[in-house]
Formats: sequence, structure tokens, C-alpha cells
Amino acid sequence: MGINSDKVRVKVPGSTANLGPGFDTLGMALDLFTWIEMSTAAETRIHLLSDGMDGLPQDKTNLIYEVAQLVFDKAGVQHPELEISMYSDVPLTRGLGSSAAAIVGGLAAANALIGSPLSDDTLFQMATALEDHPDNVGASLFGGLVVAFWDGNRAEYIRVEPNEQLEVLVAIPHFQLSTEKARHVLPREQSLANAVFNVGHSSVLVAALCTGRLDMIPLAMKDALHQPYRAPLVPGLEQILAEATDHGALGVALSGAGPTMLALVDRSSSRKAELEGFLQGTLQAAGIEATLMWLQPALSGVQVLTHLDEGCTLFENIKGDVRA
Ligand SMILES: Nc1ncnc2c1ncn2[C@@H]1O[C@H](COP(=O)(O)OP(=O)(O)OP(=O)(O)O)[C@@H](O)[C@H]1O
Ligand SMILES: N[C@@H](CCO)C(=O)O
Repeated sequence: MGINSDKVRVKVPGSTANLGPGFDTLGMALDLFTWIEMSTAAETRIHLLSDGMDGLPQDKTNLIYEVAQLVFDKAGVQHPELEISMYSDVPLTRGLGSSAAAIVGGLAAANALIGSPLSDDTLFQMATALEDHPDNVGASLFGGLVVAFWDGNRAEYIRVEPNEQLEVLVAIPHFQLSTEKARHVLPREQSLANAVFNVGHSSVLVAALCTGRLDMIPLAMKDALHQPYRAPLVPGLEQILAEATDHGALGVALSGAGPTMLALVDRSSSRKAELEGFLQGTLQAAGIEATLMWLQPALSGVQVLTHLDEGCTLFENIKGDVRA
């Protein structure tokens, strides 16, 4: 198997996970993207092109470089030195799937570089094992809404087309909360009552999303397994979870491991400004600065971009598409 001498470029969506009750099970891709360019080189170099990437390594300990090595191992090809450029609109460590986007983008780029010997399913299994849960990586790989489970050996999923009435408002606090820290506060054991609560709510939420029963979302998007334990890490969250539906949200949840909070909104709602004011006001009262952003579900997962101009830099090629 040969290594492609061309540059490969991929675009991968960020995502939200859990949607409240679907802890480690539900993921939805969002239209915030990471772009990765990868080519072979005489010596490994990593270029981080966007702001907010402070602290990410620019050597062979970078996550994207590391996951590329796993692809080469799996495909049985020698490890080339790599030149990697990365631009990301997905903020780091905020609950919008930055690590999953980096993992999926790195796997997809390395696979394309060697002629795509690995199937999507193989990439999904690898990404799930790396991230330790399938929700964010499933959404970044396949786009849309992904319902998944992982038994520690294999991950399985079904992709669902997001209802076209759904729009997303996120409140992204100006502080980071690592998934590791936000998982550490969860109890190792839970009551049967909490398990039954979440199975019921998550199941009805998925059924509501599949059948367009948006009226069920406010009732179904409730969680007993993780949000109550994570709320002390995110000032304002408790009030937002309790009251956002009184201010125009269909449903509200901590996005992934937080600290971002996510509201599902009917795109024809006349109460969007009221919801923005409620979120911003509640967070300000709790002493938290946050950026609000309207996002759309991303229908496509990771894409290998073939239309880009080889003669231009990654940023020159994508600058019409980035948010910042
Ligand atoms: N583009 C990237 N390149 C290299 N490493 C990255 C990149 N994006 C994220 N990471 C790594 O992933 C870490 C963030 O992962 P973490 O799971 O804590 O947050 P998240 O993925 O943004 O949020 P969540 O999983 O809750 O949605 C960063 O601190 C960094 O180590
Ligand atoms: N399901 C994961 C998403 C964050 O990576 C969690 O809530 O910890």
C-alpha cells in the first residue's frame, strides 16, 4: 500500500453529546468545524492556525499526529514524517467535542493519505476507543444525530436525520472544563431509580426527535445521571436547566461534559431574543462571562475535501467558511 504524495484536507464538525439524558449515548454534529491538512514531509511539523489553541503541543505528542500513527499501524504502512496544519472553530475543552473532532479528523486525514484502506466502521471503532465513548466521535464521523452504545469492545450506532425545525443556541462560558474533571465528579454507582429515569427519558427523547414530536422535548430532555453532579462546576447551570423552557427553549442541557450549555429551539420561535436575554442574564448574575452562538445541526460528518486549491494555504482555502 502506497502513501499518497499529495496533501489531504479534511473538514470535521464539532458536536454536542448527551442532549441531557443520553449520557455517553447521544451525539449531534454542529456547524462549528475543524479543518486539518496532512502531507508527508522530510521532518514532522505541526502548524496551529487558529487562536485559542494555546497549550496544544506542536510536536509528535499532538493528538492529531498520534492518531495518524494508529492508522498507519492498523493499515500496516511505515510511519512517514508528517506536515500537519490545523484550523479550528471548535473551542477547546468547552463541551463542543474538540477532542472528538481532532481524533476523527486525524484518523480520516491519515486514512485518506494512504488511499483509504480503513472503513468508516473501523475508524468509528478506533475513535470510540480513543475517546472512551461513542457519542461525540459518532457525530463527527457521520454527521446528524447519532444514537450509539459501546460495550468496551465494539460500538454500534444508528444515524438519525435531525428534525429540520431544530436550531441550537449555545452559551459558551469563558472558562475551560476538561472532560476528565467533569467525569471525575460522577458517582461510580447509581440507583436503579436514576437508571430507569434516564432510560425512559432518553428513549422518549430519541422517539420524539425521530417522529418530530417537538412537544415532548421539554418533558424528555431531563437527566438524573450526570447533570446534577456537574452543576456545581458550572455556576448558573442549575437555574438554566430549571427555567430555560419558560423562556422559549424546547429543551436545555449541559453540552457534553460542559461547561457549554445548549438549548434546542424551534427555528420558527418568536422568543429567541427572550431566551438569549435569559441565558446571558442568568450567567452574568452567577458571575460567568459567556459567548452565545446560534448553531445548526451539521448534516455531514467528516469530509475529505477535494475541491481545494493545492497552490493555496489551508487558511486561504477555508477563510470564507470559518466563523472567526
Ligand atoms: N485540534 C486539536 N489538536 C490537538 N489536541 C486537541 C485538539 N482539540 C482538542 N485537543 C485535546 O483535547 C482536549 C480537550 O478534550 P476534552 O474532552 O476535555 O474537551 P472537549 O472535547 O472540547 O469537550 P467534550 O468532550 O465535553 O465535548 C484538549 O485539552 C487537547 O488536549
Ligand atoms: N458523554 C461524555 C461527553 C464528553 O466527552 C460526557 O458527558 O462525559
